[in-house]
Amino acid sequence: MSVAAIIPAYNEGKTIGNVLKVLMAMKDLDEVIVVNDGSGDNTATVARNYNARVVDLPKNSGKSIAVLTGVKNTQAEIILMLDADLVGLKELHVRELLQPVYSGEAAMTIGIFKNGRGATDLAQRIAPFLSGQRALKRDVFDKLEKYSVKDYGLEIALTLMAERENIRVREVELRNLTHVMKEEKRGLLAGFLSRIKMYWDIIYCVIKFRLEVF
Ligand SMILES: O=c1ccn([C@@H]2O[C@H](COP(=O)(O)OP(=O)(O)O)[C@@H](O)[C@H]2O)c(=O)[nH]1
Ligand SMILES: O=C(O)[C@@H](COP(=O)(O)O)O[C@H]1O[C@H](CO)[C@@H](O)[C@H](O)[C@H]1O
Repeated sequence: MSVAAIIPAYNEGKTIGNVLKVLMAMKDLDEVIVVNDGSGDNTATVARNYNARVVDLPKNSGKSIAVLTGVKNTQAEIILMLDADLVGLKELHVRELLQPVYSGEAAMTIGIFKNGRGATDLAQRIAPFLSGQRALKRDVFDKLEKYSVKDYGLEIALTLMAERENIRVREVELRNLTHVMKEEKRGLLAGFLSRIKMYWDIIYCVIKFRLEVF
C-alpha cells in the first residue's frame, strides 16, 4: 500500500528539518508532503532543501485545512500525519505508527509520547485522543468529509468519528519523542492564547458531535 506523509507547518523553520531528515531517508514512504500554512519564516525553503514536496497555502488557514489540503494532494492509500515540531523522531516511530494499519489490525493509529519530556508525556497521557501523530487508511479521511472540522478540531473529530463509525483504532507508544510546546515556540502570551484557542476548537467540536450538528 502506498503511503504519504503529510506535515502541516506554520512557522516551523527551526524544527521541520529534523523531521524531514528522517522521513526523506525512509523507503517505506512514497511521498512526503509539507503543507506550508502561510508561514512567515523559512519553513518552505527548508522543506524544499530536503526535497520534500511543498504545497503552499497563501495565508495561515489552520491545522485542519493544512492537513486536508495535503490529503487532497495525494492518492496514497495510507496517510501518515506528523507535526513539524517533533523532537527525537526516528524511523522506528514511523514504522510503529504504520504497522497496525499495514497489517489491517487498525484503520487508524494514534501515537502517544512516552519518556519524551515530563510535560508532553503527561499531556498525552491525559488526552491521548488529541495527538497529531497518526497513520490512517485514506477512507477514514473520505468519511470525515461529512463532518465539518476546523483548526485544532481535526484530531478530536477523527477520534469521535472513529467511535461513532466503529473505525478500529490502536494507540501506539512513541518512546523518547516529544515536541516543542506552544509557549516555547511562540512565547508565553501568544503560546497561551493559542492554547486557549486550541481548547476552544476541541470543545466546539465535541459539542457538535454531542448535538449531532455537523
Ligand atoms: O495554523 C496552524 C497551526 C499549526 N499548524 C501545524 O500543526 C502542527 C501542530 O500545531 P502546534 O504545534 O501549534 O500544536 P501543538 O503540537 O503545540 O498542540 C504543527 O506542525 C504546526 O506547524 C499549522 O499547520 N497551521
Ligand atoms: O498534546 C496536547 O495536549 C496538545 C498541546 O500540545 P502542547 O501543549 O503545545 O505541548 O497537542 C496536540 O493536540 C493538538 C489538537 O488535537 C494537535 O493538533 C497537536 O498535533 C498535538 O500535538
